Amino acid sequence: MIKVRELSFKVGEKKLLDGLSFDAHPGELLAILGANGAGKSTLMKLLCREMRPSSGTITINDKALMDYRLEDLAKTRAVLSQHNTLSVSFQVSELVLMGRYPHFKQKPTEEDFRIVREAMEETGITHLASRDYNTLSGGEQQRVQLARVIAQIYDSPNACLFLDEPTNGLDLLYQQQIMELARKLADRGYCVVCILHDINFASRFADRIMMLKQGKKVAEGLPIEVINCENIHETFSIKVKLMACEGYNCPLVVPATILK
Ligand SMILES: Nc1ncnc2c1ncn2[C@@H]1O[C@H](COP(=O)(O)OP(=O)(O)OP(=O)(O)O)[C@@H](O)[C@H]1O
Repeated sequence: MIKVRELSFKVGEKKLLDGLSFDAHPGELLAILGANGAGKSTLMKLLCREMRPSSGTITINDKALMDYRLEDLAKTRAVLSQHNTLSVSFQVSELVLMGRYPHFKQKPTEEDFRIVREAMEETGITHLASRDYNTLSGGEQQRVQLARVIAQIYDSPNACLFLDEPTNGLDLLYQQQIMELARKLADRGYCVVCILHDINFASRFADRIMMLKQGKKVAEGLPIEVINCENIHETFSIKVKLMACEGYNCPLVVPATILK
């Protein structure tokens, strides 16, 4: 479980995050929504310990994030970041095996190879195993990276998974596949925190949504509680209409002008 309390991050006098508090639970997918510049990536970098907060605390499974040894942290949280281009070429299976680096000493064990195979199967990339990562399409690369992070926390049932805009640049099918995988990982018991730009994907796949504006929380709760015209206007400065859609437990959001 992740507990964030009064988290702030300043650069000079500018507050990128301002007194943010929230929890994320095992078995839950928490989506973070916000306009460009709202502070989402800053939050992600603090959660990953890529940066130190100016003030406030983050605990994962009741231990302060700053108190983790690096090798334990690598088994406690995995990160799918936005920019995954590689300057050197790697075979897909080698890249997925990198997820196991925190787990083995000198050589991967049979168990590590088994986990790599299962992670590749789960993300539908087994047929790409011997391909050069740099020759894959964006959507294929994203699934390879997801296989790597799945392999990293495969045998750590209390782990957290941080996904920074995992659907960025993907076509509709790949977006759907990535979100279904994220959902599956939450259902398996991982605590999944996911930055998204698509409100409809967030309400469809997330258990809870937190909306940010200028480093502060606008709203937090179940999709059905927080996805409304007021919160979306406050967060994104855009008027929207909500449309009921059969089979969805939350209305779809469309920009109001399109419906004129
Ligand atoms: N090192 C820095 N120095 C000054 N300002 C910064 C720094 N890093 C980020 N910012 C600013 O802080 C704000 C929040 O940035 P952040 O990347 O967290 O936003 P975001 O919500 O992830 O945006 P996007 O949706 O565009 O990715 C932005 O206005 C950004 O320009």
